[in-house]
Amino acid sequence: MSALIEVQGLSCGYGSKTILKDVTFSIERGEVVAILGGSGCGKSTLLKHLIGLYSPQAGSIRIAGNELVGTTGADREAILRHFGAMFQAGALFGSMSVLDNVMLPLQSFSQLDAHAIEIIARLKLRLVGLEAFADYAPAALSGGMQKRAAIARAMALDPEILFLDEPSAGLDPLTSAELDALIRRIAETQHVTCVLVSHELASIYAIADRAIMLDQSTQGIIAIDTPQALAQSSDARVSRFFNRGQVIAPPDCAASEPTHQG
Ligand SMILES: Nc1ncnc2c1ncn2[C@@H]1O[C@H](COP(=O)(O)OP(=O)(O)OP(=O)(O)O)[C@@H](O)[C@H]1O
Repeated sequence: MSALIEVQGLSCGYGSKTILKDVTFSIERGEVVAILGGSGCGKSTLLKHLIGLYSPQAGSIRIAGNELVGTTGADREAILRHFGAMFQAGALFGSMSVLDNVMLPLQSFSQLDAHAIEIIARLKLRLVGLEAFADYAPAALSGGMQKRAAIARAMALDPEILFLDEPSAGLDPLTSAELDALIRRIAETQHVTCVLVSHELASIYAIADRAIMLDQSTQGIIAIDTPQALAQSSDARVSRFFNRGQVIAPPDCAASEPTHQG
């Protein structure tokens, strides 16, 4: 069976500016995959292209075997219906209750009646532990609760793939760990494939089955593997990311580098 997400020869950027060149990878059904890399390397750019917000400069993105690039109209809508997304900037609508926020995608994209929509939205809030906060305004919730409500909204239409852009940004470590556990639980219990951008090592270890590491200077992927394997990588750029604060010299450079011990 083919992978759920197949990206081949993807080049993308903005206008004539290329951010990522000739990127190829695939993600299997049920995987949780983190996109990593230094600031400005193109993590969000990749995510936005995967969900069809922008058209790539070249290459192919196949979702469940269906080509997204260049597909328009009803065929494109059908592919996009596989997706749920939570973006950092894609905050909840402040003028609506938490429940109304979660009902919105169902009202916009399903044919269900109002009663069914409310039942489903409340179930999604229960999934993220917020059933008691349905009538609250988003601003009355903590940062972590707002993220959970945004995940409930992203899950409203039972997507096959959940895209999350830095879900734990701005959260304290404890709240961040709770959100990680929730994302992992949703992926497992709801059988959702998850693609997320993250900087946080603790989150990456807690959530990701595999990680894709991007690099600004090469404008592409420098490693794809389990987080545990990447942490042991002999590539200095990868091991530096996973062993922050300690500069790990790659084995072939170690002999020629001055040592600063003691
Ligand atoms: N809408 C846009 N128009 C033009 N350039 C953009 C746009 N969005 C991002 N860029 C540029 O693309 C490059 C990659 O940005 P992107 O946000 O994808 O990086 P990132 O790896 O997600 O960074 P960070 O970790 O800092 O969020 C940056 O140089 C950024 O300035």
